[in-house]
Amino acid sequence: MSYTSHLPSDRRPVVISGPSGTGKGTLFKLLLERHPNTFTFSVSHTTRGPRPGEKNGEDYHFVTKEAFEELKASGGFVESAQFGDNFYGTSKANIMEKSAKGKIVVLDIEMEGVKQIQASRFPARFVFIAPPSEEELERRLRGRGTDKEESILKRLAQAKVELEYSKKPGVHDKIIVNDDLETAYKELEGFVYAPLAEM
Ligand SMILES: Nc1ncnc2c1ncn2[C@@H]1O[C@H](COP(=O)(O)OP(=O)(O)OP(=O)(O)O)[C@@H](O)[C@H]1O
Repeated sequence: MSYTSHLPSDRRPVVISGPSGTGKGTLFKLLLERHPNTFTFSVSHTTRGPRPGEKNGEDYHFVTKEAFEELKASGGFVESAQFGDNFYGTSKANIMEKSAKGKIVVLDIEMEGVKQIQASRFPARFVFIAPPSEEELERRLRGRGTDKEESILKRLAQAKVELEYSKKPGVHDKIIVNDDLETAYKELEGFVYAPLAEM
């Protein structure tokens, strides 16, 4: 069946999570590239300053700490987290606005964020991308060439925690093992386009 002839009947945002290096970004990019009129990504808020070349509203919504705290206190984030001195969050309004324009919002969220979204009962579908094995995950992290040894070891330790959490029944609507990329992509596409009656 061709997925270009109809739109997904389930319009809820799709939350993609999984250990670092498992291929979330790769799969997520493919989905957006192949269906640019159907899906869009959510742009996070952050209190960190923009890096050279980053555009406000495209890479992030860059805000002050005060503005961030105000939005958080008013329940404006579906999830938020602090990394180092900086705060990051996904705004509800941002998701609603993009959904209102007819797009399905895809979010790349780490495990703690997934827990927050689930606790808030924000309507979403949850997909977990698992590596074929811990050895292959390590190979991908090293192969990517973006992380220092210390960071790779931290990511591998965190991966164990996330894989354990993913086994908890009911946490994810779909678990996809990203072994062969195209096979995993087809599974993701099949899931997001599945008729409501099949879920
Ligand atoms: N099915 C696959 N087979 C082999 N390599 C893959 C596959 N999927 C992704 N990769 C490669 O694995 C590396 C990690 O992928 P990616 O950066 O998409 O992971 P991620 O889960 O988004 O990580 P992070 O959470 O750190 O952003 C990349 O170099 C990517 O090209």
